[in-house]
Amino acid sequence: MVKAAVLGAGSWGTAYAKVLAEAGTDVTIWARRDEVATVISETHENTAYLPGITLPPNIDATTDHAAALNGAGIVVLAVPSQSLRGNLKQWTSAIDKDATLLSLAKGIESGTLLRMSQVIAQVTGADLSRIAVLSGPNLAREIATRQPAGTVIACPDSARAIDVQKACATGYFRPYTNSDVIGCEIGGACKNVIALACGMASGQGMGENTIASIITRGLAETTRLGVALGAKPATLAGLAGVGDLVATCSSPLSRNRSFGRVLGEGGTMAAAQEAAHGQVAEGVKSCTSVRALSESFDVEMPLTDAVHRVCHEGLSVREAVGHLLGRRIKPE
Ligand SMILES: NC(=O)C1=CN([C@@H]2O[C@H](COP(=O)(O)OP(=O)(O)OC[C@H]3O[C@@H](n4cnc5c(N)ncnc54)[C@H](OP(=O)(O)O)[C@@H]3O)[C@@H](O)[C@H]2O)C=CC1
Ligand SMILES: O=C(CO)COP(=O)(O)O
Repeated sequence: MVKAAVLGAGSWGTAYAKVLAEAGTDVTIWARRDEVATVISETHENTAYLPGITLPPNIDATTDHAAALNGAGIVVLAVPSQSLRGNLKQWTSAIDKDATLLSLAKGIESGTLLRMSQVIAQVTGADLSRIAVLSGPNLAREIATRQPAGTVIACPDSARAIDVQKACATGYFRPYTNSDVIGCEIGGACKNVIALACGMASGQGMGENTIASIITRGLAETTRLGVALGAKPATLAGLAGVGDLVATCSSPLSRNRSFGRVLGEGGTMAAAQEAAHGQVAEGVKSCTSVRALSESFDVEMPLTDAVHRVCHEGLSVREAVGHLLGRRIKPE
């Protein structure tokens, strides 16, 4: 029986640990704060991130990363994208040399513009065949309450993808394997930015036509970038593309959409950050790195550019809408 370590005790790390445990995999969660590890171990609940959700008895928690990693054949990386590099530097020596490294993070690293699998390979020295990505329409609280959903596990080594698939398949969680790591990572990073745009539009009082237009044009620009980087268009038309985009852009549970909504209602970045209650809205940083990546590949991403300018250059949401609708008209 494979054992898993889930490094990161936030909402998705905890919900995915619950999926693994309910699929029969023993899990140890690493939390960076003592109080989080203690409350999970003693009460079987992560009161900070998933209050009211009871965790199965085969989940344990610790702040000792070496203890969490001891004997783990699947190492789940469930921290925010921008801290992953720093965290991995501390964890690498304790990771088993044959373990599969599974990234849950959806973002592009600031500065380096690397995808998470590239960061993992660079820091740990692991061959890309050992690095897998899980991405799909997986809002943590819905999964934690066993609402049915699909997901994608992408890995260049299909045997490892199948191992992870088996370790987390349950009656409500249906993982599909895929070999297109780039497509899954680009889909996951870009949908957060597009969800910010949808939140801004909804905060401005705009309706479903606007949201559908943003989702559809957001998919178009995400696919352009993905294909330029080597992704398969079919991946972006699947669960890790359209699926996640629709879920995140439509749900009030999405932190990115909620963050954008505060801005759309006229709130400041500080107010939006406060409303996020300390949880990560990855698109706020990734809009800048995705935009830079698109520029280096000469790919037009007008929605991403607009989100970056609202979040980081002081453009108002209304001005951003004006810019977008004032663009040259052209064929679809
Ligand atoms: N939530 C969701 O529905 C989904 C999230 N994801 C992705 O999963 C990744 C993790 O997200 P999620 O669990 O939701 O995030 P949360 O904001 O809920 O939790 C973040 C976790 O990472 C820890 N953390 C934050 N900063 C650092 C740091 N510098 N070093 C170490 N640990 C840190 C936090 O610890 P502490 O409590 O001590 O601050 C917390 O345990 C993100 O990339 C997100 O996009 C993917 C699918 C679904
Ligand atoms: O990735 C997610 C759902 O698949 C979660 O989205 P948020 O980070 O916007 O909450």
